[in-house]
Amino acid sequence: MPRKKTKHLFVTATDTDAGKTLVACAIVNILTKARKVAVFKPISAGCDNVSGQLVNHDALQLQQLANCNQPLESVNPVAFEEPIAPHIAAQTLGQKINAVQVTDLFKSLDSFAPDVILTEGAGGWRLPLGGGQFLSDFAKQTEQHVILVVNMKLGCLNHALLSYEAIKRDGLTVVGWVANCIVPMDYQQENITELSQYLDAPLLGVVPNVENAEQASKFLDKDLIEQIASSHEE
Ligand SMILES: Nc1ncnc2c1ncn2[C@@H]1O[C@H](COP(=O)(O)OP(=O)(O)OP(=O)(O)O)[C@@H](O)[C@H]1O
Ligand SMILES: C[C@H](N)[C@H](N)CCCCCC(=O)O
Ligand SMILES: [Mg+2]
Repeated sequence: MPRKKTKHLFVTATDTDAGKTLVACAIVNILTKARKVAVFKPISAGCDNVSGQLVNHDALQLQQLANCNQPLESVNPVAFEEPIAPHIAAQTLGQKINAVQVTDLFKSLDSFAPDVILTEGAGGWRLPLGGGQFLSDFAKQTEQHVILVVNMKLGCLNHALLSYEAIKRDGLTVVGWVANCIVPMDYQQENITELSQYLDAPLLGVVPNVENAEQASKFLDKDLIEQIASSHEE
């Protein structure tokens, strides 16, 4: 019997606070209807200290929506309390993060036998890990299919195009992008049209200001997302 290959989806964005968690949760919400979905927030910075355990809100939301019964430490193995650049948080504690370590942690998720592993990045595409490494190195090592969330605001054209170029230069494919409209923007549609011309990837949805991920999922193209997540047989 040919083995089904686990699909690796990586949600990145034009910046921090751009809507990665909201969109990632919306995608998990769609995919868990027919698939086993594991989630991964490899590195977080900005956590609550709950009786000594660092609890990251993004990881918690993803864990609650996924369907592989993962403990929180497997969703978010590297956590820092302060909401700052993670490698700087690591430095203040005399710790180091590297891409191979993140890749090894990712590989351990195979024990949950998922159809899809959805990873939420931290910050934007070129998040430094320290020592000249980046979270994008992990994405390369694990052959991720990238979903780019664009926070629709003035300045997003440059941010989106630079992110897209960097992902492509890293040899990875942007399998789709999402226009996330957190706040009103003048000429929003014109900006979306402009981006559609440059980004050679399907627009998975235009998400307006919503209350939660379930609402957001109603604005995503479910068929396209199912198609992206479909595993090819080896
Ligand atoms: N479409 C939207 N409508 C309303 N609020 C939104 C929308 N998208 C994101 N938000 C809110 O904006 C904030 C930032 O979004 P989110 O946490 O998803 O960003 P992020 O890219 O995951 O950030 P981080 O880099 O910290 O992981 C959150 O409070 C979220 O609820
Ligand atoms: C604290 C924040 N919400 C994220 N968890 C970390 C964002 C790091 C951004 C680093 C940078 O690119 O400058
Ligand atoms: Mg997030």
